[in-house]
Amino acid sequence: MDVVWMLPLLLLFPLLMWTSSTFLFYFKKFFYVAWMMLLALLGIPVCLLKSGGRDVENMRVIRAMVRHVKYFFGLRIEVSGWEHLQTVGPYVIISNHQSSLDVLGMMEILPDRCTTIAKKELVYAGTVGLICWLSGIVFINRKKTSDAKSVMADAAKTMLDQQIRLWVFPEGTRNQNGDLLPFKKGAFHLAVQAQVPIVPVVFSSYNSFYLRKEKQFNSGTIKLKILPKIETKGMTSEDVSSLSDLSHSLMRTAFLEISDSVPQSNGPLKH
Ligand SMILES: CCCCCCCC/C=C\CCCCCCCC(=O)SCCNC(=O)CCNC(=O)[C@H](O)C(C)(C)COP(=O)(O)OP(=O)(O)OC[C@H]1O[C@@H](n2cnc3c(N)ncnc32)[C@H](O)[C@@H]1OP(=O)(O)O
Ligand SMILES: CCCCCCCCCCCCCC(=O)OC[C@@H](O)COP(=O)(O)O
Repeated sequence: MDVVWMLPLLLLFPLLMWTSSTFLFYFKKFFYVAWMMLLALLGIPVCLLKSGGRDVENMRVIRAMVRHVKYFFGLRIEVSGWEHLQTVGPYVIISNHQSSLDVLGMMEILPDRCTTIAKKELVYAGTVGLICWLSGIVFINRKKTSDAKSVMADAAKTMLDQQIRLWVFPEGTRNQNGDLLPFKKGAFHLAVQAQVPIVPVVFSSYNSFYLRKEKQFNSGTIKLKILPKIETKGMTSEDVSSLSDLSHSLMRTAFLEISDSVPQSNGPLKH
């Protein structure tokens, strides 16, 4: 082909790339990870200066540093039910888990002295892993249930001794199927062992702005609904299953109610 014809094509190419939504999808995801890594790098010395090591108080640093990130992606976060977090002392927060973007909503409402339970692989995520460790995040090995259970039993004690709140994702993994996965039991054993209330938090479906398979990442709104706490005083391990079922049904109802545009392909099966 003549070189003269190639020139406009060459000029057009970056423009096409820029406007292509697939390109934007990857670019935004890359930017998200890179920016979080950079924030963590800046946050680590702040944490070390403030508390000298691993301490749940470092969560304040993450919370303060992450709040602006939503603006880069044009995400609005609408919170309802604030009053349900106004509970004195320790409690277990449970929420659905769709993507690493959940961190944005989480930092919007994270109460004081609240850390989280995460898969142990996260500790290897460079600066992000280090700041998570510094903030008292409890790491569990999901492949070894017995280890995970004993780590969580220790966490139940630490919660009471140090007046700590814990955020758990009871689905146990990320999920964007337009519904909630069945819940794992750990969060409920934890709450019952510590005899503390459970505060369910529901993130609306991201399918209206973020589609992993279709490589779409647009601006949009995340609704966060904080539900009334569920008391566990007097409950024993016998009650764990019914507690889990109750939480699941309350959260599923709230999820479907606040998620307005779940595409059919990803939504619950319709016959
Ligand atoms: C400066 C700025 C810098 C920016 C940087 C940003 C930093 C960001 C900061 C901060 C945000 C961090 C965000 C992190 C997000 C990460 C999220 C994740 O990683 S999600 C994956 C890990 N989470 C979980 O997996 C949930 C907890 N999992 C559980 O609770 C499970 O139950 C688990 C692992 C304990 C066991 O899972 P099983 O797959 O074996 O399944 P099961 O059915 O639950 O348990 C099997 C049997 O064991 C019993 N069991 C479970 N736990 C028990 C317990 N504690 N005590 C006694 N029995 C227990 C159960 O009752 C069940 O027995 P029966 O079937 O009922 O007879
Ligand atoms: C080299 C890796 C760099 C990672 C940088 C990540 C920057 C964003 C910080 C968000 C941390 C949130 C982590 C997260 O959301 O982990 C996913 C797990 O919950 C569930 O994982 P899986 O679907 O079960 O594998």
